[in-house]
Amino acid sequence: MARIGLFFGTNTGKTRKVAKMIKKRFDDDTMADALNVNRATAEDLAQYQYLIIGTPTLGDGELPGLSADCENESWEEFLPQLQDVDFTGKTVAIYGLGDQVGYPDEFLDAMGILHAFVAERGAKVVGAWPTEGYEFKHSEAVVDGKFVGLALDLDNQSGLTEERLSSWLQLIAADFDLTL
Ligand SMILES: Cc1cc2nc3c(=O)[nH]c(=O)nc-3n(C[C@H](O)[C@H](O)[C@H](O)COP(=O)(O)O)c2cc1C
Repeated sequence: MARIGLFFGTNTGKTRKVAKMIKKRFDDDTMADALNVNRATAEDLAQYQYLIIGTPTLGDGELPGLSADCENESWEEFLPQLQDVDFTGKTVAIYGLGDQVGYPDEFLDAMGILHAFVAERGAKVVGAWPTEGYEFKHSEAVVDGKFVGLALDLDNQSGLTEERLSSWLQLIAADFDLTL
């Protein structure tokens, strides 16, 4: 089994694309293949001590899932299955995709929802990311002046994705014992 579990939700595939960009940078012993949460069980996720999880924000600041008019189930339906998972001792890094131009009042809110969920259950969350370089009015993903994880906007700033991803992986490398 790989050391790090990599799980994502998606509606139109961009969050999967980023998961694959992450996986590509590491060998199979280090990083598991990216798994869509609509095909994952709680046990799949709970077995990892190290986790990278990704989500887009859909609806009005919501997790992807049926309520946000996604075609398939996603984080909205998966989180309740994780209700009793103890995240104590787990290290979690989160990345989120959103659209700061289209949704400036709820930019990346779903990343904030995932963060609250795992933090409440004892996870050590790493990879807080500066808000400089983004223009938005409000985000539930900002805590103490920083995003709780990597903020990506493939709708408006896709050219920055590779560079942001590299910097963020450097940022979490020590906590995840990664060689880059
Ligand atoms: C119907 C709809 C609602 C959205 N709502 C939000 C939102 O509330 N906040 C946000 O930051 N982005 C929002 N977005 C932008 C998506 O998060 C963004 O396009 C993302 O890259 C989609 O990722 P995916 O391809 O993995 O589904 C919305 C997009 C759509 C189509």
